[in-house]
Amino acid sequence: MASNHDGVFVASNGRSNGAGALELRASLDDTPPDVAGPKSVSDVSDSANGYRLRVAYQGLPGAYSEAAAAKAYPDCEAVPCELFETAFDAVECMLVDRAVLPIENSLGGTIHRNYDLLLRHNLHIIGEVKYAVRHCLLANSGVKKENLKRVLSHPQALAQCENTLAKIGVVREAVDDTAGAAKFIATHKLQDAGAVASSLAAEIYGLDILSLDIQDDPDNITRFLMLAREPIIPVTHKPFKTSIVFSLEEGPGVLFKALAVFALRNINLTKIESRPKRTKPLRITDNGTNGRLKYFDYLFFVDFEASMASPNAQNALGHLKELATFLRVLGSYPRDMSEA
Ligand SMILES: O=C(O)C(=O)C[C@]1(C(=O)O)C=C[C@@H](O)C=C1
Repeated sequence: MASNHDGVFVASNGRSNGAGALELRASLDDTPPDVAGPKSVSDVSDSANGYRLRVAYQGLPGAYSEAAAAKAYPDCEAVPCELFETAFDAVECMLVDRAVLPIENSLGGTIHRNYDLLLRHNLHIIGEVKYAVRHCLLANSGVKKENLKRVLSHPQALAQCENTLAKIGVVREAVDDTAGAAKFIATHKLQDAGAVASSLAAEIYGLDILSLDIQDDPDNITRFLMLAREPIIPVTHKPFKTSIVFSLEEGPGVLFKALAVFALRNINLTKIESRPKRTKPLRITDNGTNGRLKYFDYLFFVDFEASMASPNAQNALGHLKELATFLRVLGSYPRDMSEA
């Protein structure tokens, strides 16, 4: 890992391939051994003893992820990273203390890459933060909306402004982050291209704001995860959420039975996401007449509203373990109850 001239962490050999192969095993807690031990719940937002937490985010200054990092850790030093993977690596290599990464958006949906990286790395989810994303259409000074032939931004941001951009009739070009798009059009003094980014990015890169609030719905919220090397100690006197990932055998009703372990205990699920099991994406079975059938194999990521400190949640996961071929707790952490 290296830092470029802008102070942005970049993967040293181009795209790093993460922490190595995934070991699949049925375990309630896949936590790696940790010399420092788990943090208390108060650690979620502190910067104790005057020490400024270093918090990695993906993108350049002016990216929404930087603002989310500042919301999660108000006194932190936010550290820009080129890729999501670089942010994971930076925490693992102890270059930074935390990472704040987007996981889903109310309009654009899931950021799948971060689910895959959560599984590939050994970081723990220690919190979540919701951030209200207000997109602006930016351009160089003097450029008008009717001059725009293309608009650059992060694919999520482009998806969140789909209707507006379709109305303007511009070509959409995906880049790594919103602030990077703003910087690019400013640096190259483009006269026919705009960027979808924050008002802060306009200020930082000296661009004009052609339109404010161009997202397809005024309520546009991105949920970010706070990641650390050690888990926090879950409690029961605060609203907590737990994130898990599991896989199941093939067969009728297996997912129904797996999810029933929560319904039976009146535990509310807030999210379910399935992803291909990239280490072994196909399951091959005999079709009964000497032929072979190939099924896609999946990992299920589930968030539920309970703390791992509660017997109810422990019993549910004990029950799920009987059905799952693999189970890992990704984190048990305070829910963000704010309106964003
Ligand atoms: O490009 C940025 O500014 C980011 O912070 C990334 C990101 C994302 O990955 O979803 C974060 C929030 C918004 O939903 C749009 C983009």
